[in-house]
Amino acid sequence: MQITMIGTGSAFAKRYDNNNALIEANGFRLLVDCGITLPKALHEAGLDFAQLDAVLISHIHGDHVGGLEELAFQMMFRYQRKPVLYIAEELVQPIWESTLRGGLTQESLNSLSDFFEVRPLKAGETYELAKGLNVRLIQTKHIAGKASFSFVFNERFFYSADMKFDSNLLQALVDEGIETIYHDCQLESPGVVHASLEQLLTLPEAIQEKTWLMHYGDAMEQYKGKTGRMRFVEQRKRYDI
Ligand SMILES: O=c1ccn([C@@H]2O[C@@H]3COP(=O)(O)O[C@H]3[C@H]2O)c(=O)[nH]1
Ligand SMILES: [Zn+2]
Ligand SMILES: [Zn+2]
Repeated sequence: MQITMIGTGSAFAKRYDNNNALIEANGFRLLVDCGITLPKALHEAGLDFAQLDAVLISHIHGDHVGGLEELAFQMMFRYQRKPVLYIAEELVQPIWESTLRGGLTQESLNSLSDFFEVRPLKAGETYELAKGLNVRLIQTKHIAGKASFSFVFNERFFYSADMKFDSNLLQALVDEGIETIYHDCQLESPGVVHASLEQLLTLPEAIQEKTWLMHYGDAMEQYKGKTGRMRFVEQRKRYDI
């Protein structure tokens, strides 16, 4: 399994694109989140929407879903193919009613399934997305009243949604065999709706060594060397997981 961050930036970052990822396994390409900057960032990474096999969504914020309208339109009118959309069952209705409906609706095209091959996922269950690529969703805390889902891939790689610091969860995941953690990181404290760097630095060194920081702000370079045993993920660099 390989991962390339199409972007590693926070919602307000301008030096980095939205924190969206491309996961590859045996030739299968999964896009993890599809934010506002994703269509251009994907193009700059040398890819187009037709080369994706599926999209997986963590939660409904613009930096994670703002590019879905273009994806849906391109797939329908340029490529004549319905993209596969993996999404927590709790988000199926909200993503249509609150995010996509206004832009996508026209005459007989008026539901999420008119544009996507929708695959609702239940948190806690493991799904095989492709040969050699399994995912399990964990609902993690981000903002009150807003459901947000982090991902465990192949029972060895944890990819956080936007989430508040949760050391107990991270410890439990490592105890269960998670080898690599990609975690959102707010560089300046307090984190409030994200884990702050200050909070992540309280993790035991054994967890920090497994942890890579993403979803960071424009000041990232100034924090190099100040992240304990944790490292920053670089956007557009391909990592083996
Ligand atoms: O109660 C709130 C709600 C939102 N926000 C900001 O808006 C951003 C939305 O995208 P994000 O989830 O990546 O990050 C969020 C924060 O930067 C906040 O600071 N407090
Ligand atoms: Zn975000
Ligand atoms: Zn968010």
